[in-house]
Amino acid sequence: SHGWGYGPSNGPGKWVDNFPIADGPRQSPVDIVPGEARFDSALKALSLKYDAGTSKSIVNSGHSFQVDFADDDDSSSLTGGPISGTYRLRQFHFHWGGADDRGSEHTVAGTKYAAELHLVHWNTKYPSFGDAASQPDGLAVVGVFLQICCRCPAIKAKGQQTTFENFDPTTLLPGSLDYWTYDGSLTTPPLLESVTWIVLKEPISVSSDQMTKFRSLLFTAEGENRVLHDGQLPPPPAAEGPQGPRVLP
Ligand SMILES: CCN[C@H]1CN(CCOC)S(=O)(=O)c2sc(S(N)(=O)=O)cc21
Ligand SMILES: [Zn+2]
Repeated sequence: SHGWGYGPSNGPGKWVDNFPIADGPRQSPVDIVPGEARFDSALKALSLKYDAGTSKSIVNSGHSFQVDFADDDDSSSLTGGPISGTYRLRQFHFHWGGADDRGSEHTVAGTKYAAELHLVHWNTKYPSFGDAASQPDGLAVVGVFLQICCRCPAIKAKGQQTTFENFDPTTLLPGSLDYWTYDGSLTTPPLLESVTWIVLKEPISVSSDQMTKFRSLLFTAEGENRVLHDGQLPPPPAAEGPQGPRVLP
């Protein structure tokens, strides 16, 4: 099977074959151990300014789904925190697993969350996103953990959308912007060591139903075997019993 993925033959353990930087000095993700984190009084508070008008589209990138933003001005940008200058929001996407007990890329003292949101920003000192992506200070990704909440307010799920206009990513942020930060890399090929990671300490809550909807997004072309995001095989399609199609719990 060509191309990287999350299966047994093309998953993270194999990426080094085509992307030797996988053995580099600043590879992400990492396990964050709060007790070993150093407090740095020089760090500023994070400043995230997002304009819903810059959201453009939602796309199944084959490895996740991604919401792309117009980045031809500073309307949606990140300043403060560990970075200097202004970084523009380019896209956000999620990472999740085959069940609620796993799926995040970063872990906190070994704890896995059900999913992880990545808001990808690029340094405007470079002429374009593509240029920035290969520079050691080119990207800043804000990571937000998703935890399963037990009694969630019923959040109405939207229908299918291809254009994804007027979405304000601020709605995806927790109450506190307290963060851990370290210099790392893209967590997928090309694994470029160009990311200042800013991982928020406070998770956001999602319902198990919403996670089930994430998992129903399969990233295979027609006819290929179905593989889930973390390489786990999905359950066989529900058999239609006398009572009609089985609704997933
Ligand atoms: C599936 C491909 N993912 C990558 C595509 N891009 C790479 C640069 O291309 C020129 S990117 O900068 O949009 C990012 S950020 C990101 S993560 N998970 O570390 O936040 C992965 C990727
Ligand atoms: Zn990511």
